[in-house]
Amino acid sequence: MEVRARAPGKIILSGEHAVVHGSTAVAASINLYTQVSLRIAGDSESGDRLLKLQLKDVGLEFSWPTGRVREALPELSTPSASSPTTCSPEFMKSIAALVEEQNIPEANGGLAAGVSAFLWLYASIQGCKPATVVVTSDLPLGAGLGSSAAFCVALSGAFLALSDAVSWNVDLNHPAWLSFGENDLELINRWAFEGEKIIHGKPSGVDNTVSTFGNMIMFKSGNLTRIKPNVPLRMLITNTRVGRNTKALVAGVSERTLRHPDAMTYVFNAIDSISKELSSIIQLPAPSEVAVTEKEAKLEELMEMNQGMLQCIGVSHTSIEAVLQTTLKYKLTSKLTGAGGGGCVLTLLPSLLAGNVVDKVIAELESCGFQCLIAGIGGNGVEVCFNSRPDFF
Ligand SMILES: Nc1ncnc2c1ncn2[C@@H]1O[C@H](COP(=O)(O)OP(=O)(O)OP(=O)(O)O)[C@@H](O)[C@H]1O
Ligand SMILES: C[C@@](O)(CCO)CC(=O)[O-]
Ligand SMILES: [Mg+2]
Repeated sequence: MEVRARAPGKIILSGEHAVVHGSTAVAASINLYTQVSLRIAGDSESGDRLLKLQLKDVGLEFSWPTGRVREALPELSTPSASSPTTCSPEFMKSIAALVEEQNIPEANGGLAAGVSAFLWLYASIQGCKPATVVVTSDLPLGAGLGSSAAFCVALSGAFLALSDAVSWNVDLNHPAWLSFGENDLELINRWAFEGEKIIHGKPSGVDNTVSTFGNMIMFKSGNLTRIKPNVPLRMLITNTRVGRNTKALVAGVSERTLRHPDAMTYVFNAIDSISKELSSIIQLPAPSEVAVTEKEAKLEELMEMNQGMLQCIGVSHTSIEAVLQTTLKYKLTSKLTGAGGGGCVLTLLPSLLAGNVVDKVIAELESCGFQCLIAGIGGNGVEVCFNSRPDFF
């Protein structure tokens, strides 16, 4: 039995970090995906009874005898695919032992958390069956574009697609990406959130939610509101290539909040207002070109204000400031996206901006060693394909 799942990365237009503390965030999926292929060995197949994980983006492969997984996690021999559960500290200890046995290279420090999330999701949803899981991604890892959420959503999507918790009443031989039903998406999202908890510590859930459901969303305290944009949003994404770790940045903001609770509450409230205003501007009907230009000017101002708040809570970085300064030379507005501390920066490209200005700003940013891309915004969320024709992908 074999299936592939893909889940998109995301940009946060407004509200990162504050969303962890109950403020509103606005986020959209982008057309860069993490793909997971899952092949479960049939009972009749001979050979090693192994659970294999190939992480193509980092060129690493791990495997565990399924007996070893069962011995470490005996309670999960009977999986509970339809009831997402949090990995308890006791389970985390057993998983840490399974991960340690794999001797992950020091240079791939953050990877252990991703491998732990994989083990938790696989054993909880599929139990201890022998299988091969292959992960590939278009997303830069640990750069603010939601690679951890896309990883957890694609894993959950693939594992659930071949579980009893999801039933299919479509032609599975159809060579196309298939969408899940609404209830299945809810289930994938809840499992992916459990995976994100292992990677992030204290995620708000915005990243897994936008990766699961796609399009553009407003997210506050675990609740999602779908947004239908009426502005043709075009964003330049600049990867500063400065590595960072979302877990550490989120923890840093929580520590600052403990030290300065009153001041930080004002900042989180201001960000909440910025996100709400941003989402209402994006959704206003667009009768004329002038109205679009006016809306873009307002969006730029809100992005600038949000970036100021993000600097205030301690998650900007000299590399981010360098991108801001460079784009400002071309009268363009930018803000960090995702957890900050390096990673990616968004620059609004207004609809009347001349193509040669875009080329010039990209050339200047790339001459500083940054990497630029323009991704499609607001596509589908998680999808699966059961057709294994190699030419389809
Ligand atoms: N394709 C992948 N292969 C293996 N591990 C991955 C992959 N994608 C994500 N991960 C895991 O997610 C971690 C990066 O997550 P992190 O939350 O720090 O960054 P991000 O999700 O890219 O950015 P942000 O949370 O700001 O959007 C990696 O260290 C790894 O554990
Ligand atoms: C920094 C953060 O707000 C967004 C990371 O993309 C963390 C979260 O919401 O879980
Ligand atoms: Mg992440």
